[in-house]
Amino acid sequence: MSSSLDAYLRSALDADEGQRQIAEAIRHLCTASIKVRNTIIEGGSGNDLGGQRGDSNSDGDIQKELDVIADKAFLQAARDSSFAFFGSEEQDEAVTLSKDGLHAIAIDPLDGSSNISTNVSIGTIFSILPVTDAHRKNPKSVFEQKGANQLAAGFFTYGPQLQLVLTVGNGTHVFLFSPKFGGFVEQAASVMVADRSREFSANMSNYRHWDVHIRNYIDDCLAGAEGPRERDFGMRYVGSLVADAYRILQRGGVFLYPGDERKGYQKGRLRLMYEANPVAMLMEQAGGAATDGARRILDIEPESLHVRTPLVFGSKREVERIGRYMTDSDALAERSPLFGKRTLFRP
Ligand SMILES: O=P(O)(O)OC[C@H]1O[C@](O)(COP(=O)(O)O)[C@@H](O)[C@@H]1O
Ligand SMILES: [Mg+2]
Ligand SMILES: [Mg+2]
Repeated sequence: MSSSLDAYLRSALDADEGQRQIAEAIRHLCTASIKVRNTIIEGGSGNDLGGQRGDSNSDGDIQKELDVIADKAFLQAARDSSFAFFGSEEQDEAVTLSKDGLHAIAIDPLDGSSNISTNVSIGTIFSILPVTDAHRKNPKSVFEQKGANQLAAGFFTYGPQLQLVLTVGNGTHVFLFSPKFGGFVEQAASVMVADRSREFSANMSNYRHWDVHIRNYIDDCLAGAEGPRERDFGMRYVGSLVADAYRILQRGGVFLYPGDERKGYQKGRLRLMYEANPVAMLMEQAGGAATDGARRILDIEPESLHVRTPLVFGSKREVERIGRYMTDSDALAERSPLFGKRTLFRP
């Protein structure tokens, strides 16, 4: 029998009261994830989980029924965990909870909303940050700290299996929900991202909106064995960040969601605090890398809870290679002058 998540938390997070609170918080998040999973399995008991509600979230996206159900479930978990602040994709402002809480949580309660009604893997992504007295005096500043400060990060995937991919700063670990056992058991200790990449993951329908650097990179992958990369590449894109990230943890590859020229997409689509930062920490802890094309994601100083960032992550060598494409000034001259004007990928 594999060891339980509970046993892992007891051994990994027992140095002080702060760590024990993080362990307790992860247990509460797991309880919420099981509720969300059960709701999905039951199909919402008559409610259309992928159906649109009238409201829109912080980003202007129309909320789906399951976005709201998940937000409520994880807010309750955050209350039960004595978090000081709860910053959610689904709420404009962070919610203040326990005044003595030592930690804050930034969360995407339901990732992959566009896939809800298609029975494709979706998930929940979270990031746990420290709270200082300075943050208590100026609560907004708690979600203006860089991702390098994260104490723990992870995501749940609601797919064929309910999985938790977790880091508390000592590797990236995968836990599987076992209904028979009634909890999460370890599936893989210390996952490592393969160093070589044969797959890329991007929404190719945006190709025409990308700048020349990104197009050059993709063109070189598409050229396959006959092109400069001298090998064939596959393409996989689920459109749920959790699923794309987990595949890359399992078999390497690279994910790209660059900024592009569409209105509102100059910094891409993904949110720094509750999508890019936790995924970046998981990747780095697994030997991979995550950047915005130029800068390490975890070093970015966010202006606020809901900021977006271009995102590249996965196999380290491939992420570094994309960084070189991004700074290749010769590429601009080679292509149409139209694309020489600006580099939209870079903030
Ligand atoms: O549909 P697009 O533009 O390819 O965007 C897909 C991305 O958007 C997301 O669905 C955004 O997350 P939300 O569903 O939480 O808004 C990611 O999971 C995914 O990587
Ligand atoms: Mg998301
Ligand atoms: Mg979401």
